[in-house]
Amino acid sequence: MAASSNHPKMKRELRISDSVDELTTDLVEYIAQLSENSVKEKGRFTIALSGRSLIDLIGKLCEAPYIRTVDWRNWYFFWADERGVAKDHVDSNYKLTKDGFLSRVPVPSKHITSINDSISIGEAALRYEFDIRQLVKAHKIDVDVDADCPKFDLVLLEMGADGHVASLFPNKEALQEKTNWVVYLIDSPEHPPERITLTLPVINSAYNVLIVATGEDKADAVHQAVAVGEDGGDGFDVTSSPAHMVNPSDGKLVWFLDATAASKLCPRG
Ligand SMILES: O=C1O[C@H](COP(=O)(O)O)[C@@H](O)[C@H](O)[C@H]1O
Repeated sequence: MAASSNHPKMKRELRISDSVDELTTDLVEYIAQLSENSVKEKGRFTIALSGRSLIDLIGKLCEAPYIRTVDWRNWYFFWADERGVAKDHVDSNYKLTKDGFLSRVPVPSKHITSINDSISIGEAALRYEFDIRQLVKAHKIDVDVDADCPKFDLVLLEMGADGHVASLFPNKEALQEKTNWVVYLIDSPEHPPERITLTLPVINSAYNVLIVATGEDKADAVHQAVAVGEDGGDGFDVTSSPAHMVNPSDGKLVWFLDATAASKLCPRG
C-alpha cells in the first residue's frame, strides 16, 4: 500500500494505493482479516455488499490462499442495494454477485438473504427489511440498541462518480430516512430507475464500513466526501455527497482509494 492516514477526530482511515491491483490486494486482505476476527469472536461474519466493479475486486477472495483460509461457512450475506429487475437480468446486483463471487465460494445458500424479484419494488423493500429483522431476532445479526438498527460486521460500498453509495443518490429523500432500515426509490438518476437500498442509519450502525473508489472520474467526489466541509463551514450541503454522510457512530470507516481517485486530496506526506 502506498499510503495510509488516520483522521485525528474520527475513526476513519484513508488507504491509498498506487494502482487498482495494489488496492485489490490490500482490500481482500483487510476483508479476510475482518472475517477471521469476527468468526473467532462470535462464530459468524455478516456482510452487506454493493454491486458493479466491486465484484471484480473481491473476486480475488475466491482464489488462493483465501478460498481455503476464509471460513466461508460462517458468512451471512446481504445486499447494500439492489436494482428493481429480475434476478437473472444483466443489471441485477444479485446476478453479478452470484456469477462473479457467490458461485465460487462455499457460503451456505441459507445464509444468503437476497431481495425478492417477483413482487413490487415497495413490497420487496418491506420484505427485505422483515427478513433482516427476523435474523436480528434470531441473533444472527447483532443489533445497535441505541440506533435500533442491525449492526453488520461489514458494509462494503463502492462510491459512484456523483458521490452515491449503495442506492443513496445526491439530494434524494432517501438520505433523510431515520426510521426504516430499507427504502425503495423509483426515480434513480442512474439506470435502472427502481432501486432498493439500506438506509444511512443502518450503514452508520455497522462495525466496519469500507468505501472503495478508483479512477480519475471519482476524484472530485472523493474530495467532496473526504475533505470538504469537515469544519461544517462554507455552507457545504452534505446531501450533495451521500458518501460524506457515511460516518459510523461507533464503527470504523476505511476508504480504499487508488492514486487517481485520491488525486484531488492534499499531497501525501
Ligand atoms: O449503481 C450502483 O453504483 C454503485 C457504484 O458503481 P460503479 O459503477 O461506480 O462501480 C454500486 O456500488 C451500487 O451497488 C450500484 O447499484
